[in-house]
Amino acid sequence: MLTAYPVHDIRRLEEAAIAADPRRDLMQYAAGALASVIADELVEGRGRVYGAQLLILVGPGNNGGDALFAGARLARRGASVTAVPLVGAPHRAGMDALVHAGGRVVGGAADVEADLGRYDLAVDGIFGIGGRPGLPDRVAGLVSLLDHHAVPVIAVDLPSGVDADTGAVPGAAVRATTTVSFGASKPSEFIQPARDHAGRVVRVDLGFEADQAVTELQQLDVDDLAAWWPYPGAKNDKYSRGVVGIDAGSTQYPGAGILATHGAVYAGAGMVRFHGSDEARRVLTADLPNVVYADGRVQARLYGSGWGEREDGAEVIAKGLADGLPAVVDADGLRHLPDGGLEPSWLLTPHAGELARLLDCERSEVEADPVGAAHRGADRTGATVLLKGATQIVAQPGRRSVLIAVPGPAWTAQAGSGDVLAGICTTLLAAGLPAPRAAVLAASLQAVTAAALPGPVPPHELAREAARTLGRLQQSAAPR
Ligand SMILES: NC(=O)C1=CN([C@@H]2O[C@H](COP(=O)(O)OP(=O)(O)OC[C@H]3O[C@@H](n4cnc5c(N)ncnc54)[C@H](O)[C@@H]3O)[C@@H](O)[C@H]2O)[C@@H](O)CC1
Ligand SMILES: Nc1ncnc2c1ncn2[C@@H]1O[C@H](COP(=O)(O)OP(=O)(O)O)[C@@H](O)[C@H]1O
Ligand SMILES: [K+]
Repeated sequence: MLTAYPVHDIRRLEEAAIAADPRRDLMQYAAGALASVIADELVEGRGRVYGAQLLILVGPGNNGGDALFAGARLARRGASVTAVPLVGAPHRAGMDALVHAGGRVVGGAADVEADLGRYDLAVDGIFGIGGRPGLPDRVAGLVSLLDHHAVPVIAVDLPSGVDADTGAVPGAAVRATTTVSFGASKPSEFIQPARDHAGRVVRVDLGFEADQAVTELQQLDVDDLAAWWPYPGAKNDKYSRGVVGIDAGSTQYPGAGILATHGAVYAGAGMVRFHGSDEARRVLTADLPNVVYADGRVQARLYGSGWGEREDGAEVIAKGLADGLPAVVDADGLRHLPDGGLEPSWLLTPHAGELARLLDCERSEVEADPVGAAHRGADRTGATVLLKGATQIVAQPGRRSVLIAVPGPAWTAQAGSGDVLAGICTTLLAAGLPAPRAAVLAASLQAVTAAALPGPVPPHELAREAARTLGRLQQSAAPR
């Protein structure tokens, strides 16, 4: 698991680390680590540091200072280093160090634009965690020329221009080959589209110690998925593994019920009771003869996938709430929620558009701050929220910290994937997992399964493949 913190918390952790050891020069330490990553990439790209052409893009803050001190170290190892101040006054001591080490400082972007292609590597020291999203026009022009000449870029701390806290990229931003991230991961390392701008992320430990007050964004990895999945044990029977009740699909959208049922069965539900349309039932009888149609005890329910216009939607959900069982509410079911008053054991699975509708805001507002929007969704409804999309975020009512699923390929963005995911979520609720864990594991399983398959796979086949993923994960999981 990797944990990211919002910028204001990172600043606090930095201050605490400095207070704990005032003599330690964090900038020199950061610059040393940065220089060694740059050196490694130069050696990999051209065999040696000596004689390399290095361009340092310098902004007005400490981020530029890190880049300049790293440039000085590389100049001392024989690199030809050119620094170009782009915004405001560059870090004074950093400039002196670079010049002292034999580096060259030019006046501005115009002095390097004509022959950008000659640089082996550029270092983005424009803005760090003090940066506002976007880049001034002339800086954006230089950055896009670097892209055009395919000059590899190493970003200092984070790619300049992205929004470190939200992962949004509202304007021009650096696209880095590698990001050297200091002290703690930033949310933009996990959240798309900023995540794609970071490239490979190298973390440099500055000895920060998280305290109670921080907001955490915890991103699962495959090992967490393997370790946390509730595999059945010898004491389990089909009831204790969890019985899923599915009320999904409609005459208009029978496929949604079929897909959700595939998700539930192949994620290992003890039993699935299906209460959807007759069309879906006919298909399921042939495809998944283990599904049952009789009423009876269930441990968790799914409502909403493929309901379309369902007149009794609000009534069905109100009855489910009164039953007190955990439930997943997906897709069209989200239109029929009561105004607040849900339980954290209920899991809502909106995509950005559906969450925007729940929050009475524009989809673009959700996309501008998906973590914030997921929090608002959870707080407003009282339920756990899994916001789907390129980054899958799980928020709980009254808690600032979030879980983020293992990222997967965009091939999964296909009609029907959400129905399968809702079925997987319901299986995990029925197995007794708390809603946040059920949500993050289900989304991660789908992503990890898709990532193992090259190219597009229809959602029902992906559901089948998820069962094989689970088999492999169980083998790899440490015995508990
Ligand atoms: N504080 C510490 O202990 C450490 C800080 N370090 C470095 O310091 C960085 C943070 O430094 P700073 O706080 O100086 O911030 P930055 O270096 O991110 O620069 C912020 C400055 O840029 C200006 N600015 C921001 N966005 C702009 C925009 N879009 N257009 C024009 N001007 C803009 C701001 O007004 C501010 O003056 C970190 O990211 C990291 O690289 C490292 O040296 C490690 C230790
Ligand atoms: N860019 C993306 N990268 C990876 N996964 C994605 C991306 N966009 C969407 N997904 C995933 O695809 C699924 C789509 O769900 P949804 O939009 O509800 O589809 P539907 O309702 O048609 O089944 C979700 O699991 C979502 O997280
Ligand atoms: K930067």
